[in-house]
Amino acid sequence: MTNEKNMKKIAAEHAAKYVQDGMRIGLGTGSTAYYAILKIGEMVRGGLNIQAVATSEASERLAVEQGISLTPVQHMDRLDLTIDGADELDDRLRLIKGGGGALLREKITAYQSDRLVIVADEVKQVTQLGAFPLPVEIVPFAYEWTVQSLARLGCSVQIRRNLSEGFYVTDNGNYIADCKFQLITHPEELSMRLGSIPGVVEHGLFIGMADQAIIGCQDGTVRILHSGSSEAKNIFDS
Ligand SMILES: O=C[C@H](O)[C@H](O)[C@H](O)COP(=O)(O)O
Repeated sequence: MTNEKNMKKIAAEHAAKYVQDGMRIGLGTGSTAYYAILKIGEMVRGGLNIQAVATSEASERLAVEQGISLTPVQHMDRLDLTIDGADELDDRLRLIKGGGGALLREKITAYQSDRLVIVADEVKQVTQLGAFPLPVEIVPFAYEWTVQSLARLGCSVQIRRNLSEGFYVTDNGNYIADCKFQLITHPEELSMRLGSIPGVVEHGLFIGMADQAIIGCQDGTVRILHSGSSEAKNIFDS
């Protein structure tokens, strides 16, 4: 039986195999993307030449520690590949992201990438999104009003707090509203409604963005899902 950490690791290390010399790479955020950054760091120290951008300050620090030099975004056009985690994903590769508070930079990076590969453990794969509270990044000004607007969509809302009980502040100086819906039956419609609320900077529904998901399974295999295909295969990674 593979534990959660190892499921994340096998998924992330499988994804790192897609990274090739000369590529422009987006580095994701979170405990699964962490393993991809470690693996890519190892490849860079072994001579791989890439240009990279990170989706959070935490991933920036990790990348630098690993010997991956980062390129300022203004010096990069499109990215070839971004490898990132997710909090939930369904069979159509619709995602909830932002559990680690990095959704805004992640979405900007994913949008600029030719290919977005999601890495996750199998617990994250669900038939319907919504058990995980949807993170929404909101501006601090009049956040109470924005919370009211979010709640009118039929969810209960909590402003995320940090360990010292103050409000958690994102890398962009904003707050995160965690929105608990019973289940998200129409993610596309919800995405549009969230986007139309003033005060919402960005939300954690990623729809039509992921090209592939690599899922680490308890039996030690990885399951690979492709966008637009209902077929999945489990393979032993070597
Ligand atoms: O804001 C954080 C990101 O969206 C993460 O990629 C997501 O929360 C998954 O993180 P983890 O791999 O730690 O479960």
